[in-house]
Amino acid sequence: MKPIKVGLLGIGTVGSGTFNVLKRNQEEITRRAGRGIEITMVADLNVDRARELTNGECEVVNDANLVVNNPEIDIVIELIGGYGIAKDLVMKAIANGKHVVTANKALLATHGNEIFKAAQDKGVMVAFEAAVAGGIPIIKALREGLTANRIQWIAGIINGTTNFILSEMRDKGLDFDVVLKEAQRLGYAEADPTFDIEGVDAAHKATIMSAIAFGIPVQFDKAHVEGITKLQATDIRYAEQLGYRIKLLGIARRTPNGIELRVHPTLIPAKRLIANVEGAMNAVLVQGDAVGATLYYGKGAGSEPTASAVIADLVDITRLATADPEHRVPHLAFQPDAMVDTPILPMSEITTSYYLRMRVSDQPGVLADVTRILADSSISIDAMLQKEPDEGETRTDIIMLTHQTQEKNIVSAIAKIEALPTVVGEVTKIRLEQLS
Ligand SMILES: NC(=O)C1=CN([C@@H]2O[C@H](COP(=O)(O)OP(=O)(O)OC[C@H]3O[C@@H](n4cnc5c(N)ncnc54)[C@H](O)[C@@H]3O)[C@@H](O)[C@H]2O)C=CC1
Ligand SMILES: N[C@@H](CC=O)C(=O)O
Ligand code: NA
Repeated sequence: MKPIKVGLLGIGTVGSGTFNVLKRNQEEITRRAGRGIEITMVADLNVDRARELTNGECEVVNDANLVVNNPEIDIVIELIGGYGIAKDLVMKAIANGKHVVTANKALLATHGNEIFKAAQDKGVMVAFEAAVAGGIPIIKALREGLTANRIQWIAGIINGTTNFILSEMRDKGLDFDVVLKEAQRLGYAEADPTFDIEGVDAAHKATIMSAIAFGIPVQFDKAHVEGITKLQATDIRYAEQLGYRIKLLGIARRTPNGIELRVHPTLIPAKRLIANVEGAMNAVLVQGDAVGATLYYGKGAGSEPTASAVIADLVDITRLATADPEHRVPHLAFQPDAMVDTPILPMSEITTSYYLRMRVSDQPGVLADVTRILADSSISIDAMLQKEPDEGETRTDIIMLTHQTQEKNIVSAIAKIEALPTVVGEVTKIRLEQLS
């Protein structure tokens, strides 16, 4: 059988990894796919660099339209990123009857419904394993391996840059900016690193996973997005003293009232495996009703780890290209006519536990006032840490861990606590998950 022809859009970090791994492991990949997979055309604005990387082995152009409009190309790999030109090119490739592989979670989390519908109508596949947790085959696991299960919740460390920053800050006491620069140098960070540090990238990935896990449309606009920029070293230290680590988690949870979809710094017990995921590594914990908890761990970013997922998609498409479109695995795991419209809950309706830190005047009655406010809101305290004031200081920190309550309860209790004359400034609130 003749090799399947692939056009690559964007030969940057992931594109170059894809080109190199496909070449290096060509023989084994062909044996697995059943036919050769050849990148015959590459488009990149930086044509000179693209020529250097491809070393005369394929045609290089600077206009990506030449690839998506080329009738010889069977599969288009989109590795440009962003929602502008990338969306245009993906839609054109689909309209031209080409299968698409993309690592672009930003694009799928915001325009996935339109893209999957167009692909469904045209009978082509859009594969996106690299878009969530890079090299970890989490899409495959959720869509196929766990298909017997009613998924209850997913909690993941799904942004390598922020996990790298949190780990380096904790272990080496390095400054935020220094570590971010290193993550950029290593190719983990997005073109715009605010997407990483403000939690947007993790929310894109959590959004995609929520759609696959619960059979709902992708709804990035309903996700709660909070990054690590406001996190203070003090809280990382106090959390450790209480037996917890702070991680940026992407959470998708089914509840009787709707779905929680949220990204925020989270305390998790230090004894959990996922709490010990360090550096740029990713991990996704999935709770299914039949299987129980399963954990997927590996590199979520970087050139070749991400290429590993891109090529897995290429092999899948190559194997299934001749199959009847009705018999392929649905893009979002559920058949398109079997999707449901379970609502995504507003943050005020989510239920979790909390870490609270407050600065108080060291005088009798303060603690009683705070605990009374929490009790009046039916919030019970699980653990508490009260620091001795430093020499000559009249103020000190109180740290409390609460049992589960609704977010709206804690928000109103915090407002009352902040109004106490003995409480100085704002109360710091970080959500806490037991993950059991
Ligand atoms: N870097 C990583 O570890 C991971 C990246 N991703 C995703 O993979 C995609 C690619 O990311 P990277 O390789 O890191 O980006 P990159 O910035 O290294 O590469 C993008 C390439 O596209 C080229 N390009 C930009 N505009 C173009 C246009 N209009 N036409 C043709 N070429 C154009 C650039 O010259 C560059 O070579 C993004 O969607 C990103 O979110 C996903 C998982 C991991
Ligand atoms: N910027 C992302 C790259 C992979 O998706 C990350 O840091 O995880
Ligand atoms: Na993946």
